[in-house]
Amino acid sequence: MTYHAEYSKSVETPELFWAEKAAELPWFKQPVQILSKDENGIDRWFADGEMNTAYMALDHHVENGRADQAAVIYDSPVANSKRVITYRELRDQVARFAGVLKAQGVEKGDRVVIYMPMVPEALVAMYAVARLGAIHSVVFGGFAPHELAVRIEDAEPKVIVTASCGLEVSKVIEYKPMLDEAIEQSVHKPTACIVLQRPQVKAELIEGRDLDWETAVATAEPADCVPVKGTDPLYILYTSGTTGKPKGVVRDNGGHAAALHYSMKAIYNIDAGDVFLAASDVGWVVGHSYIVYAPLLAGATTIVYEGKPVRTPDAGAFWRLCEEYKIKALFAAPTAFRAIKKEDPEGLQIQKYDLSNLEIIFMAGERLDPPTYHWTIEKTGKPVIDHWWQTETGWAICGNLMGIEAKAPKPGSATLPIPGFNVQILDSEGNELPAGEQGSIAIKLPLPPSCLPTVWKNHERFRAGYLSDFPGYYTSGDGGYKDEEGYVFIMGRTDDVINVAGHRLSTGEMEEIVADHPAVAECAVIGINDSLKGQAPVGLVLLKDGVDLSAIPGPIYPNI
Ligand SMILES: CCC(=O)SCCNC(=O)CCNC(=O)[C@H](O)C(C)(C)COP(=O)(O)OP(=O)(O)OC[C@H]1O[C@@H](n2cnc3c(N)ncnc32)[C@H](O)[C@@H]1OP(=O)(O)O
Repeated sequence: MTYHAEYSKSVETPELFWAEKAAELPWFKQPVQILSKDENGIDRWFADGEMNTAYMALDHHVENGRADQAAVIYDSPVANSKRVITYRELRDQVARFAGVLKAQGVEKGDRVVIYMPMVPEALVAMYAVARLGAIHSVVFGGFAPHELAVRIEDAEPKVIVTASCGLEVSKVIEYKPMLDEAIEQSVHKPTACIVLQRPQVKAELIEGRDLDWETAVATAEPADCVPVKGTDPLYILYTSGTTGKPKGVVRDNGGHAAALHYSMKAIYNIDAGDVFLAASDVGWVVGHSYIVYAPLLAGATTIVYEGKPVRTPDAGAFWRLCEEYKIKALFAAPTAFRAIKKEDPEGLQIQKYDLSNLEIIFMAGERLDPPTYHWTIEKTGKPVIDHWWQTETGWAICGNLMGIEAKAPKPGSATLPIPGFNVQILDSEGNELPAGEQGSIAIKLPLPPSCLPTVWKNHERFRAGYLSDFPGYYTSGDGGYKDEEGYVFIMGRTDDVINVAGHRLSTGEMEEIVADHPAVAECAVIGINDSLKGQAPVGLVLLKDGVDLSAIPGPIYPNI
């Protein structure tokens, strides 16, 4: 199969293409309706299929010969801990935790917020929610109480799952006080909070509301998988938009499973039994798709790494993992490799480890700058594959199909559109531009499986933000061009979103927070170039008349 044949089939006969991909998954009832319209007129995949994502990723493999294979390898230099969890063990832990949630009244369609560090229990909680046909909303552990409160208020969870703390390089971050403050700030209150007590910190539990994870699991009845429709939501993941309020990207079950399962082989060349490391966080879409779901849908082994590329303990962290677990493919944001390059410019750490199992390094999350691209190839001797995607799509829009036909990469390009994505460059009038001309990057409808069908509780925001600029197209918010061979070059955002260390941040949201300060009359937040993090946010502030800075508590820096 060539890239061209695969891609052409996907855009010329999308229903046939995706019916074949979906048929590779263990549905309870195979979908007959492959592509249809929902009540909002949005294209939906596999509406009449019945399935359960946790069943497809766990039970199915246990029943088909993978029970004793490692599903998850947890490696935490910060907790000084390592654990291997087989598919059978993970399935059993998930079923039990689903029983805990069920006992708290969680049913199909209910929301559960998960605010956890990079521990295997975060995956257990996500799969347990999926097992019940409920909807999880994972909030990145680095978010402060206000950001968490905004998300709790929007998702309205019945239950919140958290841990007593997260472990950073040189500090322990107590999660529970931040959760308590967020619940205090939110108008919506959950009926219960389940707290994983980690040995480093014992959280105070609030009687009548908080449950201890271990105690609750000890007496729980395992819960079965609840069948859901292909179009039922699996999760909500909030992402920064151009306004202060984050958008709740909705992901369905069926399209997500079909696209992610396909991507593991087609894009990453990962087969069942292989080991895959996505060095990100469960709070980001990379974590959802390529730490939690895709590797297990494919029957592979996923690494849950609670550490950093550097300082845990040194710039050899990734290479140590690759040797120790025989990792076949490594995926991280360019900022991680810039951090490694800064601390180990000669690549001396790389030479200390046996990287013979590592075949490919993938990067995404922000622009891959050519110096980092060339350095990584030169020092590791491995192919480096850039690819471009978004929280909204859940998987790559442009990339290089390493499991189908590897194309020669071009520095600065995310290579070619992934099958299913009809990528076009449009001018301001919506006309398709020829090769070499820069414009808005748009995707001709229908979007392939896994892409968002709406914004949680705000369909108008979805329609206005993504579908109204160019009728018949999804607007990505990124600008760029294609060359004569169809290679796509992403040049940056066309809106007020900046990218800091692979984290998509809204300047509008930051402006709201700065403007809240009693001394501030007006402010603007912009992104400036940063050699390590790509961009850094800088706030320009106009103070109110008569403000006496010395009388104001808090971090104000008058010289900046
Ligand atoms: C393709 C679709 C997408 O774009 S999805 C998004 C892809 N992005 C990513 O995967 C993120 C990539 N970036 C990273 O993994 C990190 O930035 C790396 C490179 C590892 C560096 O991490 P770090 O040194 O922590 O810097 P940072 O700028 O990320 O962190 C800023 C401050 O936040 C803190 N933090 C971080 N994680 C947590 C956490 N889970 N819980 C609590 N706090 C956290 C960090 O400690 C850091 O704090 P401080 O500023 O040092 O006080």
